[in-house]
Amino acid sequence: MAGRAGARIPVVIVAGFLGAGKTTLLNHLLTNRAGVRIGVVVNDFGSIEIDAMTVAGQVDSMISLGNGCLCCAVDTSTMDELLDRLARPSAGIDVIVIEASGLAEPRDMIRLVLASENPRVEYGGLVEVVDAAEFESTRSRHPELGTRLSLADLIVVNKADRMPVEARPALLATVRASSPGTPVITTSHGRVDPELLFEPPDRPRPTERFGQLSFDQLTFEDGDAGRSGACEAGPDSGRREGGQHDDGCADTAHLHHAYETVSFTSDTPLHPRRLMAFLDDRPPGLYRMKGFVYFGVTGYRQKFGLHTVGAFLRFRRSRWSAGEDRTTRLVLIGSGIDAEAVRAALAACVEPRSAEVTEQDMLCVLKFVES
Ligand SMILES: Nc1nc2c(ncn2[C@@H]2O[C@H](COP(=O)(O)OP(=O)(O)OP(=O)(O)O)[C@@H](O)[C@H]2O)c(=O)[nH]1
Repeated sequence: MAGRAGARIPVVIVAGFLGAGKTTLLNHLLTNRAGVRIGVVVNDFGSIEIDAMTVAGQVDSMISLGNGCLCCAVDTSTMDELLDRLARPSAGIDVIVIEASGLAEPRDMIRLVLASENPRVEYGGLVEVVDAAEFESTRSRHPELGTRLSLADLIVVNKADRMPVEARPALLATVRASSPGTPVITTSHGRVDPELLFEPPDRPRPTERFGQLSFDQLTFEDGDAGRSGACEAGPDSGRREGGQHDDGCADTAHLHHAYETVSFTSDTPLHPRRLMAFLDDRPPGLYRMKGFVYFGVTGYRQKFGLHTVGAFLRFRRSRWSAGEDRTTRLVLIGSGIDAEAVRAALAACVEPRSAEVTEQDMLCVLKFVES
């Protein structure tokens, strides 16, 4: 390994509920890595690998796993294969970061890494990203999020900019009470100091970075006795679009059992007003939406990244890569969403006569474009 002969490559897991800011944090690490070579495993819940597309291009080595949560769609031998690929000496990787899907169970992810037989890697800790603006309402729906925090080695309370300053102490107290003793940092846009997660290549790494959990602790802690280890399924198993969870995972406590995904693609541009009408009146149960939109309007033919998390909505304008298809690709994640109705509603946003759509029609979108 570069600069640290004989040292093992830490495998850091970045987890956090849907839309908390994991990809944003990962991109921040990738652009501020100060010479550290990062290998990445990206895990998308939907069948279109939006996160992988967002991260690609900045990373030294990436493996993308879509259509299901890594915690169940991958077994220990598949995880070993992934780690073998990223940790091979010729790749010269210093640290491996696994970005879990927003519905993956961190406990099972940690187990998978701890069970690895690859002598070149070691578990490097769990970073749990919390959405400051959505945490309380998400926790009221999913009280088990507190348990997730208790497994973390570092908690990043992200989106501080979306929370009134006076509300922060109460949130931080709740977070700290869920995981006594765990370092908590507050940030916006995932801007954490990379050295909190891994050492620069020329600095020796402390042997025990965090007070990490052992495999046995993970198996038997928190009333978990009786569970037989990581929930395993074949590597080709995944989620069925718009339907029940179907990855062979029998553990109904997993959050992803309660969620479905719907994917939508269109090579024909979308009408800005119609899409905004859809977004203003989102279907019941829809929590997260992400992807890219092509409006095809003169002056606005760029790629519009779209993110919704709860009530939050943002577009980000960027260039299409050379040769990239001008295609709208969206993934919608929610609980109890009517897949057919959602697809029909999005299909109704398609506008083949985009030449007739004007700049005026774009104004409703431009209000939500990140500057
Ligand atoms: N205002 C604000 N927006 C943020 C911040 N961090 C992330 N976002 C936005 O929140 C949205 C979701 O961020 P992502 O990084 O994609 O979240 P994620 O956790 O990777 O999402 P999933 O993989 O779908 O679970 C994007 O629009 C981000 O630009 C922040 O600190 N403040």
